[in-house]
Amino acid sequence: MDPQGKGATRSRPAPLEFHAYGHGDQWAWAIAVAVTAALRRDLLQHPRARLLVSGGKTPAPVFRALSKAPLEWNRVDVALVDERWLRPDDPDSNAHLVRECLLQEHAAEARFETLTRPGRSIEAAVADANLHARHPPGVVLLGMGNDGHVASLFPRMRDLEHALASRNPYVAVDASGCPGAVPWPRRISLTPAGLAPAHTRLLLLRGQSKRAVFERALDGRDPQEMPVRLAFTTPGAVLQVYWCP
Ligand SMILES: O=C(O)[C@H](O)[C@@H](O)[C@H](O)[C@H](O)COP(=O)(O)O
Repeated sequence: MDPQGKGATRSRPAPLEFHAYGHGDQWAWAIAVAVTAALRRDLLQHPRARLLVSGGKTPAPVFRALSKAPLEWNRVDVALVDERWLRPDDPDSNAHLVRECLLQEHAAEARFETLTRPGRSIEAAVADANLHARHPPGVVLLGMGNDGHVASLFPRMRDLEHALASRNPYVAVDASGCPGAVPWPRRISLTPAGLAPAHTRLLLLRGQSKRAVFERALDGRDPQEMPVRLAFTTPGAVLQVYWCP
């Protein structure tokens, strides 16, 4: 990989830094240290700090490491990058993962905003998320699927154009027909407009196959083909990619 884009084959440099670790523990702790430092800097300057996290399987060890970080967690708002349209206590929801793995130990003091709530329509949930997002995130942790999706923005999804053009931080999406979204096609997702204000942007990757997918993403710009490109083409912070085998 040529993360700084100095290779002869790439015409435009990708604004990212690539951090590779040999072991999952080192990877998880390095991310936890970086996130803690960024949140601590925010807390020095503001009454509260805001952290957005992704779901999926990848972040669980990072969340466990982060939960042990000595930080004024009672001044931290934790919210989601995206959510499957499930009840927040559903074991397959991203909210469940955050509760189980992140909101433990020291981080149990954090304030957590779910994107879904029983009895509320998806439109009402998105409106609420956009209200909360008036307080912009400082730190965003992104994940990537093997199909090149990021947040709940899937390749060639019917609502993708709308999400890309949206000025709102969150949109409801219907990813029916996208294999990577099965079995939860209805979702709420962060948009590029929601990602842009963050001063710290991390992408968490594990495994050779994800590394290969990400390298392919670096060779183009079209977000319809690989929405993960938004992680490094959306103006704002330099993307920090953390990878381990
Ligand atoms: O709700 C989701 O599906 C996620 O937030 C999603 O965007 C995730 O980051 C990727 O799908 C990677 O998932 P894995 O870590 O499980 O590969």
